[in-house]
Amino acid sequence: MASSSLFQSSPLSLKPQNPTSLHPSTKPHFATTIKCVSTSTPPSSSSSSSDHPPHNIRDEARRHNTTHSHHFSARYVPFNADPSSSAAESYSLDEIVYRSNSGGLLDVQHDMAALKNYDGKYWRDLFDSRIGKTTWPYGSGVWSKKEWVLPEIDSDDIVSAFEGNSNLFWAERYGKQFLSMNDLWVKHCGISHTGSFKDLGMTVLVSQVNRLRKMNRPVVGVGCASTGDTSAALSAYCAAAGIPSIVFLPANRISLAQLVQPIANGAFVLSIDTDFDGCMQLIREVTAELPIYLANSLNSLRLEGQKTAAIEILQQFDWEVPDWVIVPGGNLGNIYAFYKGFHMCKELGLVDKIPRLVCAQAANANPLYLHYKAGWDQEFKPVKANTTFASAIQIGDPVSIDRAVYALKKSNGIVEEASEQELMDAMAQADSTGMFICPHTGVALAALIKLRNQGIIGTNDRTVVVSTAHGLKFTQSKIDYHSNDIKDLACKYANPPMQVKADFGSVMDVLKKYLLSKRAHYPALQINVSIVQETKFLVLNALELDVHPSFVHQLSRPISLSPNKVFNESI
Ligand SMILES: N[C@@H](CCOP(=O)(O)O)C(=O)O
Repeated sequence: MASSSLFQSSPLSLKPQNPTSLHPSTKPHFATTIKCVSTSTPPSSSSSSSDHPPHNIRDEARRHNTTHSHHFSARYVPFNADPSSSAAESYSLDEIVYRSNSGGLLDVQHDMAALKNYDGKYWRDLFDSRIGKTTWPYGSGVWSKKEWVLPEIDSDDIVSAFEGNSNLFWAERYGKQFLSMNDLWVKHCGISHTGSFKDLGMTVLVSQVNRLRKMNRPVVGVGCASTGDTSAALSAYCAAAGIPSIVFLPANRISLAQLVQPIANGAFVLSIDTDFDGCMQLIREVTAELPIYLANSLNSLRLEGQKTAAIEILQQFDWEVPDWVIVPGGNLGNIYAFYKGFHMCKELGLVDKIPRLVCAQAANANPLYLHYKAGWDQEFKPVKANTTFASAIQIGDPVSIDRAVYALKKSNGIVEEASEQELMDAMAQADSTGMFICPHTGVALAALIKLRNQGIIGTNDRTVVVSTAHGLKFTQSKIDYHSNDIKDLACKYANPPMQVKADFGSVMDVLKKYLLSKRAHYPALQINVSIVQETKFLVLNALELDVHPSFVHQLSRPISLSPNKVFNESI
């Protein structure tokens, strides 16, 4: 691939591969009356005070937040703990803890009783009122749900790039043409600050780190193991806050675009000669020894941000619940995050049900799929993940396996897998309808194709595919595919560029062939195209037409047009 010499010669040898203030009895109707101010951090010297006018959105937020009381709180508890016994073990979010006493996962547990003091309509209205504003910090899709994310953090400590609020679009042509579906949607989480859904979790984690550092907790830097997207997000948010970031990357296993992100953001980048699972093991050991805060989704704070994508989907459908949501799965935090977001909306009365979840894995890295196929009953067995074009989910020993199994069981979920051929073809087909998706989204679409073929997902089922990253991070896989240059893969939908001599006749010849090949798509329209080479004009006669009258008029007489005019007006 076209990696630059900078990276090839680097000693790192990173060669890229292929309201809170209101008493319940005074429930407001409008969100703007909600106050959210911390007492933990004094205003900075540059902040506005009563005798100085505000001059930025942080100052503006401080100025309006002159009253303070927290009605909401959250804490760490052992994941899936018996609610009656959870009081036995819990931790403040200001503690640095990633695992329970028994070594199991933790979860952020919100004070649901306090949140339930407000009804579903209240929360819907509150969240809706914050969309499309630049008010700090609610301009962020994550922090617009602050009371459900990190209720106790001072807005002043938040590190945000106004992430979230990502596009949810109707995949009309792809759905109809390839799946006979009328109601297929793509939640494009890749349209985000660093190009992936990881921004949603990272704004929360880095904000909490920012708070911990202000509290003089021993956090010198923040570190993660990554297949590319997590490191990009971590490095960007840390850089924005002036916090050192350290990233462990599996050498030669991430895309060039992903590699350059932490490098450019000033992270300390370690290229390690192992796979992601090896890097993950190392970062866990290192963060147990050094004052480096762990940013992987083993850290349950991350999922509090990621769950907001699920709430957004409901919000974007005006609080109607889709039938299915399909999420690509690697380290498996995200599938649980989606479940948690949907479940909170149901428990707090914003909606009355949750969607069925599908987790889609690459067949080359499919430990969850194998576990599901075994009926969940057997003990989970990690696998050695093989190389896959879906490199960000090339993970054999996912840290959130227990969370994923829980989410899928609770949502009557399904796990599907996709071969390299299936995921690359699905990506190419989707791209041919204008999507330009990442290979992981290709995995999700390939899973959808299978579930459609099996009749599990119906033609009118409202289905959301979660697109986890931007396709521009994965151009090399697309270049390889469209160059028909992948060993053991039939690149059926390759669309390589045509080399043409720089003369009018050659260009016209290839264009004529191209247009004739496209005529099959318009059977009712028979156009007799003759090229008058000498005069370099086209003459078109319309013979049989079944098209809009204006088009008939345009073509019903012989016309002489310059080539540009022909292409602009008739084709
Ligand atoms: N796909 C991830 C792998 C790390 O997983 P996380 O759940 O800890 O973020 C990446 O992009 O690095």
